[in-house]
Amino acid sequence: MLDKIKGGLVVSCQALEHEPLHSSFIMSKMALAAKEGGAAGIRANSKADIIAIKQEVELPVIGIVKRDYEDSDVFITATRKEIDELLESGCEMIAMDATLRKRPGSDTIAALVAYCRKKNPKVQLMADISTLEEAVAAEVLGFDCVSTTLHGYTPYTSHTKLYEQDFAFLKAVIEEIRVPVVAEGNVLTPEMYRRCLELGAASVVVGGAITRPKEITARFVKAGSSIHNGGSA
Ligand SMILES: CC(=O)N[C@H](C=O)[C@@H](O)[C@H](O)[C@H](O)COP(=O)(O)O
Repeated sequence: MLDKIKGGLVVSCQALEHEPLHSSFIMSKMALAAKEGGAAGIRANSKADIIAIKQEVELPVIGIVKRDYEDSDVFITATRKEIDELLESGCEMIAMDATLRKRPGSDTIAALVAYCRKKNPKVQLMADISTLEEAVAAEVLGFDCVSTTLHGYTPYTSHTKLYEQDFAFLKAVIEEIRVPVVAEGNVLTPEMYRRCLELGAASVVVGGAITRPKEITARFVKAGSSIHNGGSA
């Protein structure tokens, strides 16, 4: 999978239960649109969505299962249950929260990596991280690649966004580790996408800016609202 997405765009096709486009059929058509636009891969949430996407396009898929647990803040592929679902979905790569936070139950990220490798060594593993320390730990654990997915989304990074200071965090991760680094999270424009590749990202995952029309609409509306209110944008 990593070879196929190298230097290219991965489109994240996700809509959770509370989102207007929540539907495996709609996600499969989003994936088709992404493929026809030239995407190299797809990132998708849930076994059902991945199966529907795989019936529609031949692109490699990075699979996740988002599920909330009461005893942990980890929600991206948090336990063996989600890993089992992904192994059944046929996705080529599994992404999981690789932060150092406590997971549901008593499992650790190291145990989950070993579990995946044992069950299907052909499936590659992506570490969704939020800090440099987590990226380094993920490399030591043997992840095939690291993605900046959670930078800005853990309580201790919530003050920041990936694109700030000309993608300073992305640069720091690329400098620090040897496994491929994927840029993901708030890549909102083609120019930002290009910049991530220029800085050495192995690939770039773009979600909301392509597949979440509600978010795109809200950005337009926000940009116009200051005019109605008499200010400048
Ligand atoms: C933090 C979190 O839950 N991220 C999720 C991870 O799969 C998705 O909701 C994002 O859409 C994805 O990471 C792509 O990012 P963006 O949509 O900003 O381009």
